[in-house]
Amino acid sequence: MHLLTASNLSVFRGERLVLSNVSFSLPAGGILVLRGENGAGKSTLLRTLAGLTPLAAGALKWDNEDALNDLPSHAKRIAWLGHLDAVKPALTAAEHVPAAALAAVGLSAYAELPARLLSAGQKRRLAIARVAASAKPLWLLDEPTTGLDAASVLRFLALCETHRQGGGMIIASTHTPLELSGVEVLTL
Ligand SMILES: Nc1ncnc2c1ncn2[C@@H]1O[C@H](COP(=O)(O)OP(=O)(O)OP(=O)(O)O)[C@@H](O)[C@H]1O
Repeated sequence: MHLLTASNLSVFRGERLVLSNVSFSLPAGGILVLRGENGAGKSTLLRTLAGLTPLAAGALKWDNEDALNDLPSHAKRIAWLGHLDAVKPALTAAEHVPAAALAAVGLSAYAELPARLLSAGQKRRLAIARVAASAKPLWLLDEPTTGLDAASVLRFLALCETHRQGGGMIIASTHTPLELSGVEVLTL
């Protein structure tokens, strides 16, 4: 069972100290929701947790060992969902993920369509399917429900529950509440 611990994280973007003294602890099966106004630093924190933006101070530990001193190993733990959905335009939806993962986001009927022809919400659903199919323990999700219709939000929440029940962890920024039980909220 894994444990992610952040202690007194401080992060600069350019010249500005965007985050200072951010601390949290996330156990296996835990979900942490990042809240805060535009520019509060939610995306910055997610980037930092992924090892994409460096820490100015503080420590990030995975199972009580420094998480960021071996970035290739850290990357293997993480599934990332950013604002730009990481779908490959020329590949079909079916070429991105197994059929069961496509079904879980309601895209079975679009399996043979190149990803470039999917709508914005469908692209996001395909990106969510990739995260769900990744088998990575830590999901880092930047505003995952943006652009999703109501049924797709429910499917996304179901995927989150399945991930958590298997001991997975989720950190997600959002401006809208996620209807999941046992959510920890970190306001930046
Ligand atoms: N590459 C960069 N260089 C300098 N400043 C940056 C850079 N990227 C972001 N910032 C600044 O860092 C601050 C935090 O931005 P961030 O994207 O983390 O906020 P956020 O909470 O995710 O906002 P939103 O709700 O709008 O998505 C903002 O003031 C932004 O202008």
